[in-house]
Amino acid sequence: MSHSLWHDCATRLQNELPAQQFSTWIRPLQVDFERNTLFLYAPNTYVMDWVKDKYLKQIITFLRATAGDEAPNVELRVGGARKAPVPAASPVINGSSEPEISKEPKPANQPTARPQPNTADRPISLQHSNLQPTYKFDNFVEGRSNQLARAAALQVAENPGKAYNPLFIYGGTGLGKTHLLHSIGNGILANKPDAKVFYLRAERFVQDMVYAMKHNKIDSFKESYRSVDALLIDDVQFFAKKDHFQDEFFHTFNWLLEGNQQVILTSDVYPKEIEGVDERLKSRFGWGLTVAIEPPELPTRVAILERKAEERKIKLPHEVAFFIAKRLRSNVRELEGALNRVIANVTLTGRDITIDFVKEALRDLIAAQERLVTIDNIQRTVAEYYHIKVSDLTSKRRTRSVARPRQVAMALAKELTSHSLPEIGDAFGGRDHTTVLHACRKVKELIESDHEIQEDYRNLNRTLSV
Ligand SMILES: Nc1ncnc2c1ncn2[C@@H]1O[C@H](COP(=O)(O)OP(=O)(O)OP(=O)(O)O)[C@@H](O)[C@H]1O
Repeated sequence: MSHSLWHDCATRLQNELPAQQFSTWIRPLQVDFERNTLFLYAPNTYVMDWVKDKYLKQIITFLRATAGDEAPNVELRVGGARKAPVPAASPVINGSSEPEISKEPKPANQPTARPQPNTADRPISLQHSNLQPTYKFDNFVEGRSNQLARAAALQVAENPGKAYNPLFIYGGTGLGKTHLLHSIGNGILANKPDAKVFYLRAERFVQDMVYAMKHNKIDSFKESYRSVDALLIDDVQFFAKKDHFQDEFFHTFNWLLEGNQQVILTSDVYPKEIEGVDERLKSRFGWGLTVAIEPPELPTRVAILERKAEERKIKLPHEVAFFIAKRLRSNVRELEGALNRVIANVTLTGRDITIDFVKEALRDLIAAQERLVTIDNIQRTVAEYYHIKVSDLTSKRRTRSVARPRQVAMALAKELTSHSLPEIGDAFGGRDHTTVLHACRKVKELIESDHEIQEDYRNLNRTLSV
């Protein structure tokens, strides 16, 4: 029995489940085989129970379909494959269609004599929450790409310390991670105005620590960070290769989790894929719930534009919003920038917002997007086309559903950009240039022999070159 059996099963699940469900519940599972049993290790009890409740039947069916009578028994456990089990950090989810939070407090796993932080002397930085009041759930447009992240964020805002702890939100730049993070903070404060909620970027944690060390105030640094009810840390990928700071953060993080104080983290990559961050810290990132925010699909991009225009009291005709959303695909920040430009032009000229007007106002932006086919753009387009995630293209996964699109994307990058083979390899998760060369040859060969790939390649090429 081999791991490839699980790979096949996971691939089928990936094909059948919405991307967010797959990355939230199936992707974090680690596997191990022993005799005739497949052990699936979940990062915590509620992921385990959720998988058991929602997907176990399907998993067994898929395993039987592939291995017949040889199909292994399946056992779900909490922990890591062939590693010391990771203790459960949060309460169990019950079996309704959306994750619900048990109202039971977390089993006490706190040290018996937990010294109370000295909050009187707090010279470092936690005097203010740093929250941006305009980032709220109310003005966060929901779409397929961010639905689960938003739902989890809402639960945490309503049950801080009791729902998912930590909550880890990851996704590319300008997709709304910071917006959601502040929304949680604002949500917690709306329910409990005296809660100590603190938002900061990981970089700031490091700066504070440097300051504290310099001024001999490390104890008060620790105390202030440990006294919060909710710590919201943006961009934790910044901790990469900063071992000393990681160490301190690790202790602060544990302290908070043990005290049922809420921790919410964001990063631009899946936690396990953050390079240069200690394994034990990465594993702890996954104790709660990890959710992805994907680039918004066309209808969400349209809805975001319409919503932002409405907030600015600007009448943006639907077909114009559609035109902009179709032309500018990369992220929400870019869409907002384009809308601001349109609004500025309208204010200056007093003209109506029509497609022609927008074409003119955004001419350079649209031209740049059309001319400049970047590897990033190719990866996003290919991922969208094959209904996989961009991170799959750069990951080490080799299942066919991911490997073939990756090869297609590499071949497109070779054809449509002037990047060298090693540069393309780098952009696809640090792969060797020979892998890229092999992908280009393979795709060329398939275009001649496989009608479907031929059509895929042509469609993608057309989309990217428009
Ligand atoms: N779903 C959404 N609805 C409304 N506005 C959104 C949405 N997603 C993103 N935005 C807006 O897009 C802009 C960029 O979002 P944000 O700063 O949260 O991105 P990010 O993922 O944190 O990016 P980075 O990784 O670069 O920090 C913000 O102004 C935010 O309000």
